Amino acid sequence: MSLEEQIRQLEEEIKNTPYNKATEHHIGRLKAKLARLREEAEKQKAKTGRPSFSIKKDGDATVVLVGFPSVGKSSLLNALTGAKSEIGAYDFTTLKPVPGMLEYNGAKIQIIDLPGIVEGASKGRGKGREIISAVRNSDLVVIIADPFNLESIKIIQRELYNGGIRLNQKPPEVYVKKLERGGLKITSTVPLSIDEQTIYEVLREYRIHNAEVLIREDVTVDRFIDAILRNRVYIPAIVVVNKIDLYNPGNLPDSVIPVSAEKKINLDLLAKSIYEKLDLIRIFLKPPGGKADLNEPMIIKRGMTVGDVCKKLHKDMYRNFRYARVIGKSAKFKEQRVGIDHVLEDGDILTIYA
Ligand SMILES: Nc1nc2c(ncn2[C@@H]2O[C@H](COP(=O)(O)OP(=O)(O)OP(=O)(O)O)[C@@H](O)[C@H]2O)c(=O)[nH]1
Ligand SMILES: [K+]
Ligand SMILES: [Mg+2]
Repeated sequence: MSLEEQIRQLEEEIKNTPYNKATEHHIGRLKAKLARLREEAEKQKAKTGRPSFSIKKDGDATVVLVGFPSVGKSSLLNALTGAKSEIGAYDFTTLKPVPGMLEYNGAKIQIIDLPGIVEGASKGRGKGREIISAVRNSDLVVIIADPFNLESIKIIQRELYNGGIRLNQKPPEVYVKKLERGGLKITSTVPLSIDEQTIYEVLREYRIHNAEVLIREDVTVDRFIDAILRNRVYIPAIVVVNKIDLYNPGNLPDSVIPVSAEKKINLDLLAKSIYEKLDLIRIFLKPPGGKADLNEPMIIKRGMTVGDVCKKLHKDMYRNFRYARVIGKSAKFKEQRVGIDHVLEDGDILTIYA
């Protein structure tokens, strides 16, 4: 049986097995096997030369526009950034990625217009593979639908999910330390809904027979499998409905942003939402003995450390780092001396001694 056939058979079996306590571990095993076979299939295809767009990352963060053909991705890119991506009243006008730059609150946000995605993208339909790899490398996904096909939102989410992309999810708090011997030792800090046998079945599927497994959240089987597999990415996402000048479906969930690229409706709101969802912060650099330039913030992602800033500035800065001083929210007192792993906060003034 070919890999593809095995995958299809497993998908069928999972669909047809009723879910209850008695079948839980069996389903867990099937799902783990399915994930493993999908990964294998991906690897085989990669050998034949995995196609990928060449996109040069630029600016403080990279955002991709993902939507079915002709929902207005290129129109939105142009309206937000002044880029000149081709717009057409026919599908697949855009054939390769087109970048633009949105400036917001001192941040330079690269926005990439992608070709239209289609159902089956995760299996390679259309330019699915290239699109998914571009999404995997982004900091934020903007899913765009038009008001006449809101169903496309779910389809896109599913395709990206099958491409190993987890939108608006935190990585599972599951830590696996493989060992040479000693069997499996499973500890959890919270009560678990899945039973221990399911955990064993999944680990067995991945041939993990000796390990310490620490579980710090009430994981589902799917998230447990995600934790075992290494190729998952966790990326924030927002959903946009374009062309509301033609038809405004109303009743959209609060999280969906209705816009019109053509009539320039809600574009400010969209820019603000992109900026906020990226969770960027501003820090100010002060040379030793000098003054901070409060007009020139450096934009970094929340959670970044002094070391990350050094790397952004210069390779040598990181290598020759001695210590830093911080004024601001992340400092316990003014000009606190900190090390390379110190996490910065919005508005911090940083002096690096190298
Ligand atoms: N009425 C209206 N039409 C729009 C709006 N945005 C885009 N369009 C039209 O929708 C059509 C498709 O726009 P594009 O920007 O090419 O869409 P796309 O998603 O980039 O399309 P592909 O690259 O082919 O996937 C064009 O005819 C646009 O003029 C809008 O807000 N309102
Ligand atoms: K188009
Ligand atoms: Mg386009």
